[in-house]
Amino acid sequence: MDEQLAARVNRLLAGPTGLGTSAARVADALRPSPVVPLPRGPVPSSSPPSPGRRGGRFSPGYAEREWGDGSFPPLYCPLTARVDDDLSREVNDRLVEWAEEVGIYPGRLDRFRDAGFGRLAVLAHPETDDVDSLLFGAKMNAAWWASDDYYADESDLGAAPTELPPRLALVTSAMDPPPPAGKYTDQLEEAIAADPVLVALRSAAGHLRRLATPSQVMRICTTTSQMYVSWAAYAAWRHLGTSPPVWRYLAARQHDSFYTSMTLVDIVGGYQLDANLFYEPRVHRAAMQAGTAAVIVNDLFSAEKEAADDLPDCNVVLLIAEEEGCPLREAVETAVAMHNHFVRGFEASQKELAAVPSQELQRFLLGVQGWMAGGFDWHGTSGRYN
Ligand SMILES: CC(C)=CCC/C(C)=C(\C)COP(=O)(O)OP(=O)(O)O
Repeated sequence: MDEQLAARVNRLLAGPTGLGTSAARVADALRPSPVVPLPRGPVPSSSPPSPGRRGGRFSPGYAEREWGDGSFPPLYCPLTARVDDDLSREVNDRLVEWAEEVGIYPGRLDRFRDAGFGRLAVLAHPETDDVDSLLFGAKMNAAWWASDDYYADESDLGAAPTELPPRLALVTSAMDPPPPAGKYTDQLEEAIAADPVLVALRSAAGHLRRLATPSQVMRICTTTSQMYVSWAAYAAWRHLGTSPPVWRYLAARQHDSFYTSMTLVDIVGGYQLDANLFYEPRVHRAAMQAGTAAVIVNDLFSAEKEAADDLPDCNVVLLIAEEEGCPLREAVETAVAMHNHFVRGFEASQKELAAVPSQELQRFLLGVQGWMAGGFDWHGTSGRYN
């Protein structure tokens, strides 16, 4: 952390009477105090606005939103702050060019274009209009999804449960290169260069390093590896042909959620939420609540497609139906209620944290809220699910 930033964090977290330990200062800063409502207009920033950023830093609020064919109970979800089709097209076009360069999805780039990961970035990061930052968000998500398709889910792209763990271990080395080890490093580099998924992840990580601080970079690397532990569990269940109980799947899914994507919020927004605030338990819980809600949206939108697979992926709707012995419709209703519970939990956390005097934290929570909203819109319109 540079000195200025360190001083700022210390000032921010210092209690009025100068408490001794930094843990005590964090606790003090986060002690519940009168709830300050979320700002409805642009949030004044202590850091100067980056050039080319129009803002979008306001909360459009939450609502019950219809989804699918409208026949299921609505999802309680934040409203979307920005829909910009021109910007989405620009980011998506540049993303498809990048995908071609790194070599993912050859012969399937039309489908990749229709998935619209560029549009996802624009919907989910309303704070910025900066094409390069949005492109970074799109690349990182597309690269994660490529690892999901190629290693975990799509057998016609070579996914195989027994190969998944060693492949994921290589991702960690592609994103966070280990110290040189002579000829073994040469061999590692050859393996990375030969796998377009690893090339994509390394390229996205290179873009990350251009935009982010060291602690943000390591946040992304470690969150990626943490997410992959859950993927290894799914692979084992798939290999053994067993279904996990719902509680066990949910516990894995909560660490394999759009929390991962939300860890990009401040980086794409052009600022840093300091690590001690990012990982403060109440902030962490809020981000996990939002990530879990957003990934239940994914399970809801992909349940039908996944039910049709010969070897279905784990999906909360399908697992609830199996465990409860109930019709899919009832399982969907249960998953919707679970989603709404997490969104309301996030909203309560956000209100509680509104009292913390950190511009970056308030921006970040608003960004996470924006991600849930954008993720909802994207799932309803992406060629991947529709
Ligand atoms: C890819 C990514 C951004 C990782 C976060 C975790 C996540 C939400 C997924 C891997 C998506 O899960 P799933 O495999 O169910 O997604 P699809 O339905 O295949 O798109």
